[in-house]
Amino acid sequence: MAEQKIDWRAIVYNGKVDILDEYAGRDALLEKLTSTFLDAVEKLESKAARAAVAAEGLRSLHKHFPPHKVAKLEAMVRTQMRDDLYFWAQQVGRETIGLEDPFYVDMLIVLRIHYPFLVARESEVPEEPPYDWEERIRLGIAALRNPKILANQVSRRIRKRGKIAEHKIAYDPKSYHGELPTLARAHGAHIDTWYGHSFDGFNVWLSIDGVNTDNTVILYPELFGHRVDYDPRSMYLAEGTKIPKPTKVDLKPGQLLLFNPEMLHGTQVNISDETRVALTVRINPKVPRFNDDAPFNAEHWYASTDLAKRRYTHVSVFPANEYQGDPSIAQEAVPPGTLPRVTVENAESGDTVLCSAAELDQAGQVAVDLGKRKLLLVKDENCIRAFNRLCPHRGIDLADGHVDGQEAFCPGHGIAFSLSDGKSTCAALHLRKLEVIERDGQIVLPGKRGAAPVEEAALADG
Ligand SMILES: O=C(O)CCC(=O)C(=O)O
Ligand code: FES
Ligand SMILES: [Fe+2]
Repeated sequence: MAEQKIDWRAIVYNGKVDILDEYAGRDALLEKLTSTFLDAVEKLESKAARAAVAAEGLRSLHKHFPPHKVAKLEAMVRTQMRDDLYFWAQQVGRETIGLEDPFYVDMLIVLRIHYPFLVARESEVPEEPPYDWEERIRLGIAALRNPKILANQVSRRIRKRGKIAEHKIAYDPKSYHGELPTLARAHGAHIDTWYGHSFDGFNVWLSIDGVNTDNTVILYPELFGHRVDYDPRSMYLAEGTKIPKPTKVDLKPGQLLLFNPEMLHGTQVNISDETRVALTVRINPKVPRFNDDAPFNAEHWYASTDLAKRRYTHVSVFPANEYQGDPSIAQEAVPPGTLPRVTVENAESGDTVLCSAAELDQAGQVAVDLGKRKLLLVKDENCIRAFNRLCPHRGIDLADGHVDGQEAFCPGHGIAFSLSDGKSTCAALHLRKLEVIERDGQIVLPGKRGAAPVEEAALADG
């Protein structure tokens, strides 16, 4: 296996993003992951489903495997692969990234299967995966060896409860996910430390059967080192935080993406017609440190020296209140956006002036707030268009994302909407167009007796 040492400090401290074709243990890991997936598909569904997925790849899973069993499939593969993944993460840390002992591998492994949105949206209630006794027992044995684990379990519960009462923690999963079925959920743009992951680490993100720009992880490298404000209840960006064009990495099967998850990132809601199968492990080059005001903290880790000896019941614990940390680099404020914003007060039912034609001419795009209606006006050549600018996926305001002459990128989960017709790659997710006119140097929304009224976009989860 080719070894590839990388400049890990540039990833952790400068926000560099690396994509690796070769890394330690690659072929053995991918082979085992594929056969474990196929075995689980056969066990949970049928031999025929296995044969079909084997022939067409994991990206075809949604065609052959029912959505309500996906949570069980994820759990089964994770249980089967857990120790291989820990060991492999340690190999990557040592041989590929070039870290020195001791470095740490998070006990948390996330395996994610994302079905295409249109399939996921129709999915039934997921079958509950079995309770993970094996991990509990392992942690129990680890606690006998390291009594700090148990003491921390108890004290953490009390601590977090106290912080919820003090309003330091306001996370509400419902505000985050809305009513979308589990399989249709996607992570909004975020920084992992908001949730309680450690500072100064790597996200080791494996694209198991390839990802494309319509179902990948999305990154915002330009914002690395900036303080991004967020709403602690919904975990979405604070209103008015303008973010740049998302970087959507296209990854081949087996490619590995490395980035510091203190970089703003999120999930491109899967508007492709392929299943996306990815997994992440997290590595810290040194003792992990945390934001103790986060709703969860990933406090259980394996030391590289233990994993090298395959000692999976030796677990290190780093209580977030003792191991508090700071962002990897100094935080500058996010630069303000350039999209002009206009608020129209007292809009009446007749014709409404939205902005001056000169303003739209000059800027090319203007965001207009008209009471609850949020509009985006766009001018190209001699054509003026107006759209409802709340994203039809989860209602996020497109004015906070990148808008250029051709497209508006949702700051929620990355969908690119064409500004010629409001469409995206997904037939069910498009911006509603409104009719506006230019009259006497002003852009006017005709009232009831004029052109068609605003059609409110139906939210995908509403
Ligand atoms: O897999 C994704 O799309 C998002 C990944 C993510 O947020 C993470 O691994 O921290
Ligand atoms: S892509 Fe999800 S809210 Fe816009
Ligand atoms: Fe994340």
